[in-house]
Amino acid sequence: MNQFKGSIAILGSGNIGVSLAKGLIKADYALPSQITLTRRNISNLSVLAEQGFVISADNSAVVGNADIVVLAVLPQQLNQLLEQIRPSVDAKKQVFISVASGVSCADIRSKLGEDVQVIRAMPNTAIAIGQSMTCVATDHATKDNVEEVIRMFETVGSVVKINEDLMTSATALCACGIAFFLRAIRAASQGGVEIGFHADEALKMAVQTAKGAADLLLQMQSHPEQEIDKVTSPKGCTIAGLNEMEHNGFSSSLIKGIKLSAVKAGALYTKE
Ligand SMILES: NC(=O)C1=CN([C@@H]2O[C@H](COP(=O)(O)OP(=O)(O)OC[C@H]3O[C@@H](n4cnc5c(N)ncnc54)[C@H](OP(=O)(O)O)[C@@H]3O)[C@@H](O)[C@H]2O)C=CC1
Ligand SMILES: O=C(O)[C@@H]1CCC=N1
Repeated sequence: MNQFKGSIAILGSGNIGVSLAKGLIKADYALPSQITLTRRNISNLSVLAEQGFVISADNSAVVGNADIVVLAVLPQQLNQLLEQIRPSVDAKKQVFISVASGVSCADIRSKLGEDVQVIRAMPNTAIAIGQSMTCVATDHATKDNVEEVIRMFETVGSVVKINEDLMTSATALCACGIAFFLRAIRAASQGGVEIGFHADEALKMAVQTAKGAADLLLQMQSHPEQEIDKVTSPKGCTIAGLNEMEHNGFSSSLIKGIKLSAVKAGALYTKE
């Protein structure tokens, strides 16, 4: 593995910032000493400091020393952060990666300077174990910078490069999506308890069954319905359960939820 040689700053080390940091170390993309993590309340990062990450509350100083800067605060926290770091930005030195939902590359350039390189990335929390589905988009960054960012996220999962106007859709399908599948697994395990299993066994069974379903599609490169057809015996119990779920809106509720999340993802940020 070709390790990154420079310095990475993750500004906003909450759920996704920390997951990314852990994933990059696990994938051997960088050493903990190359990654600086910031948040305002740094006492929450003491365990990560013990693991060798550099910890700071001074965003501006951290940006001055970084080659890659990841913006990982909430959309409603972003403007204040951008204002703070603007004096330390050197467009020739740093590449900015924003994971903030609903914030365009142009929005960030309008705050940091028009010549600044900004690439958006939309990972999900499985990044911590190298299993993220990350969508990457930019409207202006150089090919070399985009390739390095794709290489970075490929060490922690799969990457699809998309047009920036589809970024809120990617947020709903992949970043929010992991929660939707987790809830489906939880619901399956609750069904398992009703039909006789202890909660821990039911969860283990539901998790492995979900993993098997995903791996079938990944490894066989097949379509879900093709695999479903192999399970549904005529007059059998699978089609009875599946049709009951559909009568109760299974597919429809997922589609509606994803559509609502996409609308919401596009409305999380206020420019001023
Ligand atoms: N969670 C997810 O699965 C995904 C989230 N995203 C996006 O990632 C971003 C972060 O989300 P998430 O990790 O869930 O949110 P969290 O609230 O968990 O993390 C945000 C972090 O930012 C810190 N923070 C806030 N203001 C500042 C500041 N001025 N300087 C430094 N740190 C600051 C907060 O800590 P403190 O209060 O101590 O400063 C907090 O730890 C959002 O924009 C979200 O849309 C994208 C993909 C997936
Ligand atoms: O729920 C959210 O707003 C963030 C963005 C995508 C996943 N979590």
